[in-house]
Amino acid sequence: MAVFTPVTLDDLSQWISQFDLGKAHAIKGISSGIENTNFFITTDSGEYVLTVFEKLTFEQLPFYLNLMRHLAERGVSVPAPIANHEGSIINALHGKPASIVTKLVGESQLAPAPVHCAAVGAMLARMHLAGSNFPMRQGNLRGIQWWNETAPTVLPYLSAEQQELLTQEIATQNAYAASPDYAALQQGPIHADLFRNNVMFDGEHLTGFFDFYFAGCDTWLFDVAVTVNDWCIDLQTGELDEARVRAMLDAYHAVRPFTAAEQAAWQTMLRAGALRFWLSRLYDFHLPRDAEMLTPHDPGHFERILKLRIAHPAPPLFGNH
Ligand SMILES: Nc1ncnc2c1ncn2[C@@H]1O[C@H](COP(=O)(O)OP(=O)(O)O)[C@@H](O)[C@H]1O
Ligand SMILES: N[C@@H](CCOP(=O)(O)O)C(=O)O
Repeated sequence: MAVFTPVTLDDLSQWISQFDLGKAHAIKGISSGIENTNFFITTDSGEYVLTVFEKLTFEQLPFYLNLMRHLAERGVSVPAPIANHEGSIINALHGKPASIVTKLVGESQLAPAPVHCAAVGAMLARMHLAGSNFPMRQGNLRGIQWWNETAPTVLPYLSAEQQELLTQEIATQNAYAASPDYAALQQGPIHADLFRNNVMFDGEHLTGFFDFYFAGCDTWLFDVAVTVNDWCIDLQTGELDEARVRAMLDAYHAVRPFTAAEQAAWQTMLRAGALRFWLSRLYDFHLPRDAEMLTPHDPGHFERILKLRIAHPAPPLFGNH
C-alpha cells in the first residue's frame, strides 16, 4: 500500500472548489505508486487522477507538469494537468504540492506484442517532435553526470568482475559523450523511463504515456534505447526480440526518421540505457534511502542486459533488413 498522504472526500470537496470541475463524489487511493500518493477521483466533470507529490518540490515540479501540458496540447497522449481558477496547475494539499490530471483509459500492457511496440514507437517519435519547442530546460537528472557521481558509491558492494564492467562502461560512455559523433545527436525533452508500466493501452490502442517524473533534456536516441531495452526483450533473459524491435523502430522511423549519426550511435546508446538502470537499481538496492522504498528492483536484470548489448549487436535503427 502506498498512500503516504491520506486525503478524505471531505478534504477533497473543499480543495476542489478552486477548480472548474464541479463537486467531488468519490476518491480512491491507488496502491501501486512508489514515489507519490495517487488517487482516482470522480467529480461532476468526470474521472481524474490526483497526485500528492511526496518528494518533488514546488520548485522542481513545473518542468514536468508544464511538459505534460505542452505535449497534451499538441495531441500527444499524456495526462493533461488541470488548472485552477488562477491558472495554477500545482497547488498545496496538506502542505504538499498536488496536481489533478486527466485519467487515461485502459491498463498497462505487460506482455507486449509487435503491434503494441509499434504504437509506442510511433507515439514516442511524436512526443519527441512535439517537445522540440518546449521552452523550459532541465537536464536528465539520471544522466551521465549522475552515473559518474553514483558509480563510486556502489563500487564497494560489487565483485571484482562487476567493478570492472561498471568502470569500463562508464569510461566508454564518457569517451562517447565527449565525441563529435555524440554532439551530432538530436536532443530535447525525453521521458527517460518509458517502461511497460508507464504506458496505458485499451486493447491494442495506446491511450497514453504517463509518469513523467524522470523526464529531462537528453538525446532522443537515449529515450529510444531505454524503451527498446524494456518493451522489446524477453524479460527472463534480457535478449532482444527481433520482431518487437523492428516494429518499434520502423514505427518511430516512419514518424521521425532516424539520422545517420543516430544509426552510428545506436549500439553504444543501448548500452547507456542498460547502464543507467543497472546503476539506479544498484543504488536503491545497496543504499536504500528510506523505509518506504518497497521491494527494490533486481539490479541483475540490467547487468545481464548490459553484458548482452556489449556482446551482441542489436538490429540496426533502419536499413539492412
Ligand atoms: N493519468 C493517469 N491515468 C490513469 N491511471 C493513472 C494515471 N496516473 C497514474 N495512474 C495509475 O497510478 C499508478 C501509479 O502511478 P505512477 O505515476 O506510476 O506512480 P509512482 O511514480 O508513484 O510509481 C499507475 O500504475 C497507474 O495505474
Ligand atoms: N523503471 C525503473 C524504476 C522507476 O519506477 P517507476 O514505477 O516510477 O517507473 C526501473 O525499472 O528500475
